[in-house]
Amino acid sequence: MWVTSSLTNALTPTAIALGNFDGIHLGHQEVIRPILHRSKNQEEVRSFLSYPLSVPADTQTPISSADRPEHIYSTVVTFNPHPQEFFTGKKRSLLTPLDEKVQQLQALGVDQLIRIPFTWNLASLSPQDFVEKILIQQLCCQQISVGENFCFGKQRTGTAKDLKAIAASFDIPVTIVPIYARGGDRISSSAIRQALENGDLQRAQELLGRPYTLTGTVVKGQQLGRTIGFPTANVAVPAEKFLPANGVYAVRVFVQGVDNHLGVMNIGVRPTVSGTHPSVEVYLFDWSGDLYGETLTVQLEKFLRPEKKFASLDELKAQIQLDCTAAKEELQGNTK
Ligand SMILES: Cc1cc2nc3c(=O)[nH]c(=O)nc-3n(C[C@H](O)[C@H](O)[C@H](O)COP(=O)(O)O)c2cc1C
Ligand SMILES: Nc1ncnc2c1ncn2[C@@H]1O[C@H](COP(=O)(O)OP(=O)(O)O)[C@@H](O)[C@H]1O
Repeated sequence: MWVTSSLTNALTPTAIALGNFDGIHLGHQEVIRPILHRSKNQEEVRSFLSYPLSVPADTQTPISSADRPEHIYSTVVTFNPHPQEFFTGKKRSLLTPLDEKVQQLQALGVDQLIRIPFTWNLASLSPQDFVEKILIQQLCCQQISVGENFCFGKQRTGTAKDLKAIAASFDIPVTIVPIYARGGDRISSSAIRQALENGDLQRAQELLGRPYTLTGTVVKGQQLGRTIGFPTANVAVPAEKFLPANGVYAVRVFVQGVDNHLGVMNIGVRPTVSGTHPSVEVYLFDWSGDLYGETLTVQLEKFLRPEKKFASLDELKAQIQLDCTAAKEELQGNTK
């Protein structure tokens, strides 16, 4: 998939899904779906594009226009930073940091992600100018898809209906996707965060359309785990990744994206050993070896209990033993 922050490097013409899309949840997938329909030619071209897991923006070479037949690139257009972050100056934590977002979009069959730099200049474009100058002139868009509640342009004055009217004057069709609900509530990134904060993994999964995962490399910790019989791989997740409630979870662990292990995870500051910063650590069942430097993806299956301060390491060890039993019960019920 081609990832770029530069409008001039974008592959064109485009079919565009517009939004922030943090989480690529089921609602986002509905907005992206209309731009995915493509001709056979387009499928052939897509197979030229390589798919890295780790994506430094702009590092892949797009195929030259001479080598490809005319086709429309399915393109997700987002803003970087998120407009809310730009205006408030407050960093947002993300359900899907860039690497994960790219992976999810790739899996859906999206050709291109454009992260338009959000600047004062961009923020001050009127809805009409945004459509005309950015979407039509720069990105040669042929089709647009947005969610019903999409707002854009100076002071968010443009609505999805305005977008449709402006684009219609250029003969560009706009799909307005109705708000998608599941179990009564509308699917949103904030509803997923709320579910994760409540330890309600089932609800988070229902809204996301997949289990919530944490991905990172294994780094050294205090080397205490091995002394109590539970060596734990400390997973360094991206600083901006949204972490669910502190506590202990039954998990499934993928090492380098493939090996599937069962285990137990603690997220928290580890008050028993006077930890100071939040850590994510996993103990893999029936496994021994060296994981330092490996990339782990931890899939959250069940919240087991909140984190606690124990009076001694022995008490913590006894509790971890109980946690392992509880996690195995949960996970083996799911695997058999
Ligand atoms: C299943 C599990 C549950 C844990 N629960 C707690 C807890 O409730 N309170 C706590 O302070 N630390 C908890 N920990 C973290 C331990 O304190 C930590 O694994 C230990 O200090 C080893 O740290 P190290 O990997 O840096 O050596 C838990 C760890 C695991 C694997
Ligand atoms: N079953 C296991 N689960 C997780 N890590 C294991 C396991 N067996 C061995 N290890 C290794 O031990 C390391 C963790 O040991 P630990 O004493 O907790 O040290 P640290 O504080 O550096 O995490 C892991 O990073 C991994 O390399």
